[in-house]
Amino acid sequence: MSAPVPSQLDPDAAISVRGLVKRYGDRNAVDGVDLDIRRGEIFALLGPNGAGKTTTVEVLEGYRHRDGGEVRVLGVDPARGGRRWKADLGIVLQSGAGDSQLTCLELLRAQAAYYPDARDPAEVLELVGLTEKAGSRGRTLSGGQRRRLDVALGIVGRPRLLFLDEPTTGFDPEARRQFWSLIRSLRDLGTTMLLTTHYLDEAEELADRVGVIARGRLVEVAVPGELGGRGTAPAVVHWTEGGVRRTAETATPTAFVAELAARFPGEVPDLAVARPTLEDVYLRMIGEPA
Ligand SMILES: Nc1ncnc2c1ncn2[C@@H]1O[C@H](COP(=O)(O)OP(=O)(O)OP(=O)(O)O)[C@@H](O)[C@H]1O
Repeated sequence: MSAPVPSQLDPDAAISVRGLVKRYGDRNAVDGVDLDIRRGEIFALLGPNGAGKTTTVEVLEGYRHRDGGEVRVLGVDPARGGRRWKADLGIVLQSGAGDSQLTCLELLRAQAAYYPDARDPAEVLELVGLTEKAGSRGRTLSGGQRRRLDVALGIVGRPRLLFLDEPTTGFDPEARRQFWSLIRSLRDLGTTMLLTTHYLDEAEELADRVGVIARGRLVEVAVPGELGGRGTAPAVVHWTEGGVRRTAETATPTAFVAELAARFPGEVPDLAVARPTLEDVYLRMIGEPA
């Protein structure tokens, strides 16, 4: 399980949350979340539909009032964040500005004008791979190109903290990989990122740590390879022997495979060693009662 979160807010964290509660009617959509996100980290928030991810993120962005708990984002309570604080945030929402009559470059220039230290709009288009579309109107872009434009709009203000809500929905595999390398280059520039996604491979590729939220509660926070005890879970070894498919579970797969190898003259037929995937542990976690 994750290390316990200290009871005090962490003043050095990019995001620090203690006991966050948000109610809709008599239901707690967010039900006592404690969380610290370090500066420079990529953190992925995972959880099923309706778990409370968007509500949590909207409170952090200053778009929603909370009903309880303490929150600091870049050292400021989002309920009291002013213009200067907002200028340090970049936000890529689920539905973006793709329907605009303006061209991509015009949209970026208009957005850049709000920020004291904006990036060059042409450089941002280059960064997201939309240089060829600089003169195209938003509504003529494909779905994946619109998402890239959304990201471009989110980063043109040179944010210290970037929120990405399901950023690669609708991307083809190549566009997703290009997007992942864009996110890594933003991290190399020092940007902290909070990402929500339903793609577990995306979380595994990008995130330094993942948090799983279910029914408004944070179930666990861990590095992707260790979530749900993945790192120490028994491995399953498959191979074929005497024409029969064999399976064994073992805590010491290296020794097990070495023994197998000694029994066969050459390659062990159909050998495969598997550990639980992030998806395996995630599905188990969200199925558990809160
Ligand atoms: N404005 C609102 N009024 C009432 N209930 C709401 C409102 N917004 C969200 N909820 C409820 O709060 C709960 C959490 O919703 P939220 O949008 O935070 O989930 P999510 O984890 O982001 O889900 P998804 O993966 O579907 O985007 C859900 O039960 C939802 O129906």
